[in-house]
Amino acid sequence: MSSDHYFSPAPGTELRTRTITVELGGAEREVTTANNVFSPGHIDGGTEVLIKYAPAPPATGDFLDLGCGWGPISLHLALASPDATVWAVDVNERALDLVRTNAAALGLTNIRAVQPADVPADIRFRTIWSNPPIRVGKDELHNLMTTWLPRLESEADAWLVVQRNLGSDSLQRWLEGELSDEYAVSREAISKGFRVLLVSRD
Ligand SMILES: C[S@@+](CC[C@H](N)C(=O)[O-])C[C@H]1O[C@@H](n2cnc3c(N)ncnc32)[C@H](O)[C@@H]1O
Repeated sequence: MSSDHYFSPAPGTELRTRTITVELGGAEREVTTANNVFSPGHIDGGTEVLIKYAPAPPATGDFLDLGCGWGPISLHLALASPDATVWAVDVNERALDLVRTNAAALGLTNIRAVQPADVPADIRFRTIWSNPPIRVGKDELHNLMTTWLPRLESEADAWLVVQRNLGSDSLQRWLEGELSDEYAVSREAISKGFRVLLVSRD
């Protein structure tokens, strides 16, 4: 795998930032993106589908945006729930810097952009939202699911968006087979080639 892929921990290429205008929280906002982060030119189609079809997040609690990139999901959650704390997690340090920049530019103080290992171990999440990194391969994707989904609070939900062509159905089947009876998995929306999966914990 190339060391300057978008999910590399420290993209090795020169930083080229850009400003784009996107719709988030019901308004047009200017955000900063950069080369070597996921979808730098616009909000990814899958992320748009997730934001459109998932319900409004809870008002409070700790939320997880697993694989935050430059932060569209984190920014959406933080704007929707100013009293919640959004943990924006990524292995790409450049992406984390962009989330911090974007949160500050939008006046948001409720986002913590950190490496996965830097989320305190005792935190449990009121909700998890993710456009997960499918291209890391099935083993790593499954590892991410079994690492983070058990950190949902009881009676809490995870919302995942996956492109059908990139294996949404196989991920759904794997989740149904792998997760204990405490969890229910369902497909909540189909749009533009993406599937929105809901994982609910009892
Ligand atoms: C499909 S992109 C989604 C990015 C962003 N949420 C969005 O909607 O534009 C998946 C992200 O997961 C990140 N990622 C890859 N491996 C990861 C890991 N082990 N833990 C956390 N994030 C990871 C990638 O760097 C990438 O930013």
